[in-house]
Amino acid sequence: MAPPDISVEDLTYTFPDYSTGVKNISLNVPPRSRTLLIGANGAGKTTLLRLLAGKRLAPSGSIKVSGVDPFKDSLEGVTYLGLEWVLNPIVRNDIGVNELLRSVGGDAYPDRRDELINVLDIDVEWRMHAVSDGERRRVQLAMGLIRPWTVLLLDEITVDLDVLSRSEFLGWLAHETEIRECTIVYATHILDNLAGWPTHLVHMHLGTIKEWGPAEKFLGENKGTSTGNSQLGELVLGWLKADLKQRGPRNHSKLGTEGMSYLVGGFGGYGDESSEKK
Ligand SMILES: Nc1ncnc2c1ncn2[C@@H]1O[C@H](COP(=O)(O)OP(=O)(O)OP(=O)(O)O)[C@@H](O)[C@H]1O
Repeated sequence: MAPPDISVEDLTYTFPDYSTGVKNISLNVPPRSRTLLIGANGAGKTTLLRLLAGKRLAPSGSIKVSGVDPFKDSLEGVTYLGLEWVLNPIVRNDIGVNELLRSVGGDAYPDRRDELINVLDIDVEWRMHAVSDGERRRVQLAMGLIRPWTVLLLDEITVDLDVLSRSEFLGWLAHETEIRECTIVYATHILDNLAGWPTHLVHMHLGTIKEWGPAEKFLGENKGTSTGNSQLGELVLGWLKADLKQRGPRNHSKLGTEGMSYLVGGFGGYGDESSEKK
């Protein structure tokens, strides 16, 4: 089987209403890497992930996932978990966890099923109409990940998880790339507990890739006294501030520009000493 890499060559995608989704994107995601897609709202992360998943038609030859065109050829081993998957109404029915996991092939992969139940701290006695949002999300994650994917495309799907569950889950994903030939691309705004997780970073802005490469290229080995977590947060906050400045204010004719200064100036946040993990 071809190694689970992704190559994108001068990819441009325009929506049917002629607005630009992504523009002149080139990118190589190596096998066994864990790539974070970083960018402000509207930067093009979901559009790129959907193109990689073959859910939108990219110009012929511009994308290869494990050596094949994701739209034309069947994508064996590629799992895409995004909003439409999250909104699937079946997980709100009066149905049990075991039935749900069985419906997605859980019995064919009993070891992975049990591992995911354990990592995601799922109670198999739950009825899905009577669980919390985060509990429901954990079951959904188990459902989506039971089949052993080789390329996993994640569009922020951990928002409802509590800090510990998310940390355990991210650890499990990293472990997967260490023990078998698989690759992960993850678009997220939540940078907590991600120190050391990404092997590669991709910075998107207005449908383009501004920069990408191995995480250490951006984070350095040991910068000042920052912990890994705040280092990633500071880096991303810096990127997004610069992007906003470059883009300029919206609707300036209606609002004036003075109201934007607090946005590019910032409140401190990740850059603030006090926000660092001690
Ligand atoms: N169906 C669509 N038709 C037209 N334009 C769209 C469509 N979907 C997205 N866009 C536009 O494409 C751009 C990129 O959107 P996309 O959803 O990829 O951003 P994103 O980086 O995933 O943002 P977020 O962080 O908010 O999820 C946005 O400007 C958006 O308005």
